[in-house]
Amino acid sequence: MTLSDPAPSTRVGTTGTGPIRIGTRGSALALAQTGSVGRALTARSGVPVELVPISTEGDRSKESLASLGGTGVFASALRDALLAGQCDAIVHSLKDLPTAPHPGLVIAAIPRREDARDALCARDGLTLDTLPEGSRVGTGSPRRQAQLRALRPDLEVVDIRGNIDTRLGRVGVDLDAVILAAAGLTRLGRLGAITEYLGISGWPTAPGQGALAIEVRAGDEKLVAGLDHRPTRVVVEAERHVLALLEAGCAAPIGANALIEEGMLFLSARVYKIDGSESLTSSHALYVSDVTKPSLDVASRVARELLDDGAATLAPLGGAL
Ligand SMILES: NCc1[nH]cc(CCC(=O)O)c1CC(=O)O
Repeated sequence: MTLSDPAPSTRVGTTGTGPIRIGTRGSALALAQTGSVGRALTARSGVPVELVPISTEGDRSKESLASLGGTGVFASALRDALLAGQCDAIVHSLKDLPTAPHPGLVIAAIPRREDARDALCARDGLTLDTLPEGSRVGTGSPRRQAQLRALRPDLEVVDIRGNIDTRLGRVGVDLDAVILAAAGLTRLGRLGAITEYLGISGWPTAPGQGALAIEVRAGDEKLVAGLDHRPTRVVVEAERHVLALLEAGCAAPIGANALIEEGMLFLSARVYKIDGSESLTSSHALYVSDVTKPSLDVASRVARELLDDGAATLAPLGGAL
């Protein structure tokens, strides 16, 4: 062994001789996401990829996410497996990932983002405007519940959970509609279920929605760094900084969406009162080239304005819901 040899490791991925092992949850969405990351990795580097299934408390339990401790229930079992050397990389839906970095782990790649919008999947082609009074609309997300109540206080909001196919299976059975992320529906090939795309300005979505995060042990960044899409990273970091600065969790009733256009980073965030009766919005933009940390700078302005306007008293921001 020469001085330049890497330290011995339980992992084979970086030696170039074995496959890169990607840990994944067993849900259809997780498998679709890891599968696409695996194919992209192999296409770039020619390195074979192996998927390692890992079951999480969030998958096993029928309890509500709140009772499981809220944020990060899906992430932590994957991270344990990564730290234990059972796999070399893990793939998260960025919106489900707590904003605090995990010691010893690094988000080495954020690939190009999918559609960040939410979508209504209703029976009989119905839309948010045409759903009859009293229609039952399912969503487990406090943000989506507040948004529904704000726009259609006459609807019955039904608290549901379960995977995407389970939710879609209830439309036309015991629910009139569900609200889901367009990105997840795209990845599962279920765009046909969408009856209305909800526009971002009237229906802002979760920070990081539609983006994936590929996490590795610190030092292993090179394994996946080629999949990083810089503009996506800048916008999703701006969105997530708002959450972090408001000390809010991923289940807080907050929408935040950023985009880069003609060299400017635009960020808008909205905090909802949980019953939908009130909301606060703040939007700022700056030239990306004017500052060294555009994401943090624009997020600071938005977060400070929201806090000054009383966001912390409007909504339960932090903790496990
Ligand atoms: N919280 C569940 C979850 N996490 C990521 C997605 C969809 C894919 C994405 O937003 O990246 C979903 C389902 C949904 O909200 O409809």
